Amino acid sequence: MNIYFDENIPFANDFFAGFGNLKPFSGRDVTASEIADADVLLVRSITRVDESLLKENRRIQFVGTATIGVDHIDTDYLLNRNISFTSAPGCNAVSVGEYVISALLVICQRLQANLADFTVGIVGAGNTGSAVANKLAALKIPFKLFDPLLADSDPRDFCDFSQILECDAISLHVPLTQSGEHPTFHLFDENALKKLSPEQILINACRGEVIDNKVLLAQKLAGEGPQLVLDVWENEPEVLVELIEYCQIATAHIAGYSLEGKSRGTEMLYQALCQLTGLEPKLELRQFMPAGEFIVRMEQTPIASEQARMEEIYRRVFQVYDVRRDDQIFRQQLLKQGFDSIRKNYPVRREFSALEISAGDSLVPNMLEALGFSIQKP
Ligand SMILES: NC(=O)C1=CN([C@@H]2O[C@H](COP(=O)(O)OP(=O)(O)OC[C@H]3O[C@@H](n4cnc5c(N)ncnc54)[C@H](O)[C@@H]3O)[C@@H](O)[C@H]2O)C=CC1
Ligand SMILES: O=C(O)C(=O)[C@H](O)COP(=O)(O)O
Repeated sequence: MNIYFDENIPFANDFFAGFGNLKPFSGRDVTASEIADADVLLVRSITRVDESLLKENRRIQFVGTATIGVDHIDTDYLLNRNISFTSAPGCNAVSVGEYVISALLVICQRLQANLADFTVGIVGAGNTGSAVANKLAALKIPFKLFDPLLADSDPRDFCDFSQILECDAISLHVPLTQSGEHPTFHLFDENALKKLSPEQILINACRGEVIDNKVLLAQKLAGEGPQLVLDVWENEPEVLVELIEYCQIATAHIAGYSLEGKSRGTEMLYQALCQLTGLEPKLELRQFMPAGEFIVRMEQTPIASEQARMEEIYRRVFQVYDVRRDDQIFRQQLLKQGFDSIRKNYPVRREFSALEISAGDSLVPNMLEALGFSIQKP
């Protein structure tokens, strides 16, 4: 069996060597002839999988993407050719949630605002939107959910779009869709964007095309528009460079790039391939994940004042993930090495759970635990 895989899929050799011949490829440049003899094709979001990529291949049985988003896959084409397909729903949702929390804390610090005074509007209440909501709930930050596709079936409370536009911070977590009753392409178009003020924060960690980037730039050039946190951009990797200087935080589509998040995607593809081939899944991610070297242990003593509590939260969040690191890399490196190269060379980032805190039973450890940190209670 020939297994072609994107060279940026972590632990691919560990998980897939038992299935046959492993052949890495460059996701942006892969061609139809290069994968003409593939039985299995494992991609990331930068490879468009459609007729033009698969036209020379008559034997492929399985396509997997180690990502949540599937907008790069022509699923109808795969279905028509009877090719099995799987994605990795939820694999990096925690990572996206931690990106958003880190970004909100950075902006609050800069604006000398108290996050507890904010209401956050979450657009799309699936895996990543819920991860953000759970972490906000841990910090007791009010939030609203907008998701017209879930509103009738999900027990949570939902608001309408106009209420989202009134929130202090708005965080986008929808798939990129061009059709259907609720398409998300340019959901934030001129009409929506002009309702946002410079006091509001707009965070995009889903797909760049959900916001009309040209309108955003025009707004910014006119001295208008919200404070921006952009992880994703229209037309990646050729992003609208002029927009960067108007962002509070600008990053290279790495919100989901925790080591855990990326690697869970690989593990999910492994499980799907085992199922397809009838193999019993014997491998687990925890066998390959580095553990101890990233774990920090500390003693946590009870903290009395509200301000000291928040300071402790800031300290622990930034200790594990400070989004300013990625913002700095993006601004310094985009023109030198390019968008894809920044992503390919992304430094190791762990999730909050990698920080083990040995703690007494006080409010801060409870909040940290709800945020996702590993708390060892006596
Ligand atoms: N920046 C990054 O690194 C990452 C980006 N993503 C992107 O985020 C997207 C969302 O991921 P998940 O939350 O895991 O997906 P999900 O499928 O679990 O949830 C998406 C939610 O959006 C809702 N939705 C769809 N159209 C909507 C609309 N017009 N208005 C409001 N809600 C709408 C759906 O009903 C669903 O509940 C992915 O499709 C992917 O494109 C995902 C992971 C990492
Ligand atoms: O899972 C998704 O969806 C994402 O957006 C991933 O973070 C994309 O990562 P790449 O596949 O582009 O490496």
